[in-house]
Amino acid sequence: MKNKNPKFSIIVNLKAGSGHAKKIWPIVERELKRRNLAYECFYTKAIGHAQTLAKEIAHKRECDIILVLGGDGTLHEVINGLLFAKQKTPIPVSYIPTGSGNDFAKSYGISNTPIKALDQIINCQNIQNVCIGHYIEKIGGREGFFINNLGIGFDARIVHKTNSSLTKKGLNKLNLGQFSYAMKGFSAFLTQNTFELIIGERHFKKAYISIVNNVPYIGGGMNVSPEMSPFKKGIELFVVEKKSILNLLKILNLFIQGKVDKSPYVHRFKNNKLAIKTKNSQFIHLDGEEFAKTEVNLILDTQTYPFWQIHN
Ligand SMILES: Nc1ncnc2c1ncn2[C@@H]1O[C@H](COP(=O)(O)OP(=O)(O)OP(=O)(O)O)[C@@H](O)[C@H]1O
Repeated sequence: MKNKNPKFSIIVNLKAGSGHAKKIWPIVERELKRRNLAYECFYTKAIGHAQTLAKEIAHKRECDIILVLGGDGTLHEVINGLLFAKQKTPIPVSYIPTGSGNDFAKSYGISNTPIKALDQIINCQNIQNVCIGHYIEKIGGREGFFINNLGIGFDARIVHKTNSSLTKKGLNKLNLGQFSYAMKGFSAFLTQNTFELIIGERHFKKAYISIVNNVPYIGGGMNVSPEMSPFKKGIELFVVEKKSILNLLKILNLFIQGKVDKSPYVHRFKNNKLAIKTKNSQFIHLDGEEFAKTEVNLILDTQTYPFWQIHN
């Protein structure tokens, strides 16, 4: 960066991590002041606000770096806002993770310790181009971007159940967020049916999980696509078919352990472009945020966005 004392526009979601961000932000702000860094901050007021803020910041072009303080959902919104802003020279993004899952930070190699994450920003010398997933959904006519993953079926049902319950918030306070996912996972297991999935020329009659990954991690650190990296172009789709309950339980066990790549019943499609259709309505999530319960006809590819942060 040419400017030795860059100006930051900071988007802060104090609700991220069920209030964890509220504790972290004063620590970061104190450090910004101590280091005499120039910044302006913007607090998110509701779902979708981070996207609006990011777009406005991109249009005003009054800063050198957009710093995001929040979880994967906040970063997801910011990247969408920035890519839809269609900037000629994109303003780079830096990130201090304060969510409950923080899969993007883990995949990128950003410290969970806020001051260390800030050091990774301050000490950065070069732009890091990050691969971002892009989708066009033809039935509903929607388009957007994902930083981590797009899930259809079982895991999207978990997201739906987790986000629509009060349990996550309570358990996060007790540092039992993962337990909340496990509970919702069990409940989703009891209710999720198989669905028909079409990927290019391949038909899966009894798909159960279908996840497009841009990074290795999902659900707060489960390593399901170990070969993926935010620094490599391309996305990976994996599909789990339900052959029998016993077989599915074995796969889910590998999934939780982050060893699902070891299963011969997982079908993988790695490419820069993918086409996916469902034959009936399914829960869909994007980066852990509920998208819809709908039938989809998706075209997926990737774009890049510049980040300003050293990766470990
Ligand atoms: N002021 C607000 N009030 C309520 N919700 C908000 C507010 N600001 C942002 N949000 C929403 O909070 C949600 C959760 O944010 P985020 O995903 O960043 O945190 P998280 O869920 O704790 O982290 P992770 O996704 O890493 O598990 C997002 O959907 C975001 O739109």
